[in-house]
Amino acid sequence: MDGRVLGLNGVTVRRGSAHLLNSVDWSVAEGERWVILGPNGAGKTTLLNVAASQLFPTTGQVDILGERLGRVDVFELRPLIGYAGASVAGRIEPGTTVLDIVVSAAYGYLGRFREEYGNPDYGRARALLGHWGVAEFADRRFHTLSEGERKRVLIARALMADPELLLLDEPAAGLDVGGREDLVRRLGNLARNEDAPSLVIVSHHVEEIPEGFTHGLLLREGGVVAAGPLDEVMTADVLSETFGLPLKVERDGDRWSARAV
Ligand SMILES: Nc1ncnc2c1ncn2[C@@H]1O[C@H](COP(=O)(O)OP(=O)(O)OP(=O)(O)O)[C@@H](O)[C@H]1O
Repeated sequence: MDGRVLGLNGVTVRRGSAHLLNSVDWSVAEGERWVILGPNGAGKTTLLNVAASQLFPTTGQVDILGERLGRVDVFELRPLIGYAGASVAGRIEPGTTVLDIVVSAAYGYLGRFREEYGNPDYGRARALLGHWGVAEFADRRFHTLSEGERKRVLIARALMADPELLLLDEPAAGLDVGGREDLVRRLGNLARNEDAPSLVIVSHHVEEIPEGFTHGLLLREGGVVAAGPLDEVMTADVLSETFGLPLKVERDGDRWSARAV
């Protein structure tokens, strides 16, 4: 690997006449912590799915952890990538327990298969659930959890296989302000941990950017408005263009806020 975790070159994703992504160039170096921001329908989830090797572009090159998509066996690549998002939650069978959802990720599965998992795996899964503040739900069925509890379980799951790249799609969506702040604080702790994987989160809200995040990619209508260090891209001009209305942007320490002017 050349120090790059992700390298996208002219990536376009078309469905019929719709351009979900339009000639996207993007590079993520090892250790960077990125947020992808943009309005509904901008292509954020599509881009994250490409980065997760779940979706192949119509045209363009994608390098993930030093491997070129199309030339690598994705079933060898995917265990190195932790992914949490609504599409994962949607594939969980009713009745599956939280502990099984987390522990099965060590084997690239989702939910209980026939394996007898070793005790160290259960220990690690319980420790991760504890780390994300949901240890008490280990034996509960996933579908009985609240939205905020589910989000944390899926992050624990995404970390179970000790990935080199962690991709989180809207980790704070649907949380109340207390839940959001708690999760953003935990993500900030992860971002500041030098041993943590390279990180990319998707969000609609600048208020959800955790401390310790370093870079931002701003997307609109499938195209990149700006990409680079947060200091450079989190300007009123860039955010106003991205979201399509005049915005005022404020910074308080390492946290951001935006409102219409
Ligand atoms: N199979 C498809 N055919 C046509 N259009 C599609 C298809 N799949 C997705 N789209 C469209 O592509 C656009 C980008 O979708 P995507 O989910 O990547 O956006 P997003 O930025 O994650 O949006 P949101 O913030 O609402 O989750 C949307 O307008 C969506 O309707």
